[in-house]
Amino acid sequence: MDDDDPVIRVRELRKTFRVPEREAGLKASLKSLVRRTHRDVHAVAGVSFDIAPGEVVGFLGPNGAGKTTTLKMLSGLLYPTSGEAVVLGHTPQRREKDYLRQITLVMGNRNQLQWDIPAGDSFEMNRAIYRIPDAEFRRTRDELVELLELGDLVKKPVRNLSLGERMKAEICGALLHRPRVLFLDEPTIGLDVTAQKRIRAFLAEYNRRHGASVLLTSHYMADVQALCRRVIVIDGGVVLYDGGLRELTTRFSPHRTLTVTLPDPTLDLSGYGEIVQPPDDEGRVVLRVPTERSSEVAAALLTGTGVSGLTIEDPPVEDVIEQVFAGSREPA
Ligand SMILES: Nc1ncnc2c1ncn2[C@@H]1O[C@H](COP(=O)(O)OP(=O)(O)OP(=O)(O)O)[C@@H](O)[C@H]1O
Repeated sequence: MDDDDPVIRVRELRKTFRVPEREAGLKASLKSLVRRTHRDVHAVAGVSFDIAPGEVVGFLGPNGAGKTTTLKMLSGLLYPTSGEAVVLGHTPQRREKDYLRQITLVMGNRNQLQWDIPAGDSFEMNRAIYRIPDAEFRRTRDELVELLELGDLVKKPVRNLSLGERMKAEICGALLHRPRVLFLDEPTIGLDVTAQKRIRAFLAEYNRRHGASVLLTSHYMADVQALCRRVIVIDGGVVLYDGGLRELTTRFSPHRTLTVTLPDPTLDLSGYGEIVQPPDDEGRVVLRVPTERSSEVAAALLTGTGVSGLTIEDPPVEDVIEQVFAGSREPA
């Protein structure tokens, strides 16, 4: 592998689950004993993308979009139905030791640490499983404990930790072997805002220090905005968008909001855009303008009206993503 080869290369990856189909009612149940019918669920339906070394990419989609199934295939927990995935030069489903030593999968809604013993003892178990040399283990553990502000919490049984504390311990345990690729499935789910921020800051710092590549799913757009310059949006098992987070807004959001403070509230701005909110007591007017004209309109307002303040805002990312899904569900 060359240094700038993609660390993750996915081509036409598919996973179809065959699920038994059952109608309600006694008669249908009896019938299903004799003749079983099945239905195919196309959880991942032909996904392709590359991820470069050190990239942090947001993997976004509504419930049931196929995110977890993709991450499980990439970490070798599920066999693909067809297509190809190569991560760090390995085929994940072979689950080679040398591969598993270089990746990690963190699932926000699953425990990997032992419940009844302190996290620190589970860390020791990970040291043995991954055969991490003693000195290296201590160095990594101490660095992670400090970065995650875990302190003595690693000495308490995991069951006595709060959700946020447990998640930090889970992340610490998942990174002791210094993986080069991190698959993070909702690592901040259910946490309060402060704990979410701490985990975000930690991930950004870990990526900066160690150059790890990260594929992250989260329903919290604050995670995505803080960590990912690029996002892959999927729905119904297919990729709807793969590109910059900023470009996503430009492409899928037709409007921007301009808030203008006027020295003279009687000025008529209707020629510049749609007035969403007329002047308030402080002379602030809110305009909606087409995204592609927003810079030009802002310049015209500054030179033509002598405004004393002007801000341009993108719509919230949540709304933009909603727009992407809505577009893909419209009948052709
Ligand atoms: N083991 C399974 N057997 C049958 N169907 C499954 C299985 N695992 C997932 N699915 C189905 O595959 C689809 C994709 O599920 P997946 O868990 O990958 O979605 P997701 O994008 O991670 O969703 P969420 O945001 O809710 O976690 C869903 O329709 C789900 O019901």
